[in-house]
Amino acid sequence: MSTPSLLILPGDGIGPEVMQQVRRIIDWYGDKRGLKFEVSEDLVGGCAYDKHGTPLHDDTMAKAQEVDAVLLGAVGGPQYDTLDFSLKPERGLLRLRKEMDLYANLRPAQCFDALADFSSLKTDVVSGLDIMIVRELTSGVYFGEPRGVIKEGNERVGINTQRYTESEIARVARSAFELARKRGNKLCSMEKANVMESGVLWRDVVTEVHQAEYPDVELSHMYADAGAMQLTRWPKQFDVIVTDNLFGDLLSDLAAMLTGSLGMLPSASLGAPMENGRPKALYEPVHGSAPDIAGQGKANPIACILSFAMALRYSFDQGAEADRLEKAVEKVLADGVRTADLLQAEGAKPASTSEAGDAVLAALDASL
Ligand SMILES: NC(=O)c1ccc[n+]([C@@H]2O[C@H](COP(=O)([O-])OP(=O)(O)OC[C@H]3O[C@@H](n4cnc5c(N)ncnc54)[C@H](O)[C@@H]3O)[C@@H](O)[C@H]2O)c1
Ligand SMILES: CC(C)[C@H](C(=O)O)[C@@H](O)C(=O)O
Ligand SMILES: [Mg+2]
Repeated sequence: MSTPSLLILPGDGIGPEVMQQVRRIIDWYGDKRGLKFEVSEDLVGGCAYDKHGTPLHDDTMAKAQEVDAVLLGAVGGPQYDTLDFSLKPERGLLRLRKEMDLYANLRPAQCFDALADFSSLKTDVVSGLDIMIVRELTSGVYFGEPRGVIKEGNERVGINTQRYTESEIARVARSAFELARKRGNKLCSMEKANVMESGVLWRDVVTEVHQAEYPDVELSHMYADAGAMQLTRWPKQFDVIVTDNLFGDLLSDLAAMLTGSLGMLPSASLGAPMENGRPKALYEPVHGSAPDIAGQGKANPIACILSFAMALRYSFDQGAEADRLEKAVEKVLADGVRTADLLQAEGAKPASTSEAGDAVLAALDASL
């Protein structure tokens, strides 16, 4: 088999800082496990705009289509807030997701034992938590037409359109049912069918796919606002959640805090299986470029590291190595290594981004 290829897009703000730690881990796998990757690196987001005048150059887009997997840090930042909207760093990321057709965004929220008493919720509410949010990623209000800011009489009107086709709903529902079968066999679908026609269609299509193809999976439906409440009240009632693009964005940031920090949540964005049986894929932490801490060595690299673990599992058939990396992260946390976002006590000295990376590498060494 040829050497698997990885395109790394560190992006902006803390993106390059957390990705630096992942690069060390990729090197570790090459040196210590004989798992070599052909790694290339390119620009996306604000840094691509600074160099090329666009947040995603066509050449970068073409490279992303060719490689076995893309790893992305984060994009955006306040220095780009005055840009023409179509040039914003975030548009580069949305183009990547859309053109690669990465419709199923897996956002697992797992509470490591060592962090159970750190969460803002009670320990028994989060301890042992392991849920998976499947967010539809290439449609809905993020992409629906018409959109824009228009003039209506004397005032401006901002327009976005929530739009879903049956096939878009059905394919992400199948991804979620398949995952549910491999996990706790339970799926909860969230929308707002009480006020939105797209929500009514969402509920109908998920129900049809369930009856026709996955009757063995336990399916429930919930309005997304009630779902947000239930996620903070008793999150362990859920196994897999499937929801649309916007609700999934909100609910996954909420779920991040069940695990202790936004700096803990990884994600995998997957398309349909290709000829080689693997999906097109992009892996990225759920968090953004964190301008408030960028450049200070404070960022938690774990979300980005766990995103690479997801790449090992979903793109490279290396489930055992993904387990190894996740266990290394678990050990680091159990040993008390904490970046600033995982510390409450005044006076406790936080680990820097690179010290957290050192600790994960040491735990990987110890696993051999
Ligand atoms: N996938 C992405 O690239 C992505 C995701 C979300 C936001 N963004 C962009 O990032 C920029 C900043 O957005 P924001 O401030 O609303 O969200 P953010 O996720 O960047 O930060 C929110 C808060 O969480 C903290 N945080 C985030 N990641 C952290 C980490 N790894 N370690 C420690 N603390 C961390 C930040 O310091 C901040 O206080 C915006 O331009 C936004 O559009 C990009
Ligand atoms: C940066 C932005 C486009 C993105 C989104 O809204 O999807 C982010 O918030 C995320 O969660 O990945
Ligand atoms: Mg988000």
